Amino acid sequence: MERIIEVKNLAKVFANQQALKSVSFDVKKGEIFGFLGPSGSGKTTTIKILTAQLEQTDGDAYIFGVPASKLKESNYRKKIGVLTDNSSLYERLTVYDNLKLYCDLYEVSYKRIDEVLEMVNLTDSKKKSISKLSKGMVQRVILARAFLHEPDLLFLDEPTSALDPVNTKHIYKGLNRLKENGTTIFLTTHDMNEAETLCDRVAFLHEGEIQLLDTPKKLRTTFANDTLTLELTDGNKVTINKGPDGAQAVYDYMKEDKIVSIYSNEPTLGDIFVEVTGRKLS
Ligand SMILES: Nc1ncnc2c1ncn2[C@@H]1O[C@H](COP(=O)(O)OP(=O)(O)OP(=O)(O)O)[C@@H](O)[C@H]1O
Repeated sequence: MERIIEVKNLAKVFANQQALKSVSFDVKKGEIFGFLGPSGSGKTTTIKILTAQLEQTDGDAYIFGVPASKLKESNYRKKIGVLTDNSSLYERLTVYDNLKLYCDLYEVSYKRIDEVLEMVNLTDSKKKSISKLSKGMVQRVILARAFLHEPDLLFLDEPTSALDPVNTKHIYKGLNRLKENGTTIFLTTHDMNEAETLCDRVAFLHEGEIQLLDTPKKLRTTFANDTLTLELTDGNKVTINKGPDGAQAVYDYMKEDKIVSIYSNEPTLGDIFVEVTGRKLS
């Protein structure tokens, strides 16, 4: 499968701070790849290197098979979209006019504006000026701008951090639609539900190093413990081991009609992160 991002032994040292130690991973075409880590673990630094806003101290980063630093050239710029915390908009212009400027810059038809506004649930606010929008609405305009030109590769640094659950869900749909149309998405998040819902694979970053990298499902099964919990009609919960003895116990409770629900004790990605790094994500 075609690799859109290839990172090998990437390191970044700021004046007296080692932000990235030796980070290696690939992102395949059409994937939604989640880069997860607590505050200060190096997520934004990685995105900045991959989008040519920063230079690495050591190691290699290739995008579309060329060094990331080449993304400054205009033919590559059109192939990527970036949402970071320093993305800004023209405060006095309307939502629509901000996006129109981008259409001009990227030679995109104005018809695309209505499509992206629908994807971020802002159709009704297109005539409002940016200065009149809430923080979450501004984030959605910046998001719309990042994929206005239908980039092959989209970088999203915490895309839903300021959004309510309804808009977050709406954005997930939009991102999945982009993925279906072939866009590769690299996103950073603290939000484990976001990672589970959206990402094909996730990497856990901790103190500038990747600790784990796999599909959410594979990580959950690798770290699963072999127990089930039964919630009983008397309000108690019992944990039983899987296997023949456990099956007999479930059967016995069922025979007496005592079970309200049964669930498997698979860990969440957040649980796994804590187990591997000893640190919480937020
Ligand atoms: N320009 C800079 N100069 C010096 N140190 C920096 C600079 N940018 C980042 N750092 C340091 O590098 C480390 C990684 O920062 P980075 O912003 O990549 O983390 P992050 O995982 O994106 O965090 P957050 O989730 O809070 O955005 C931090 O210790 C940070 O203080």
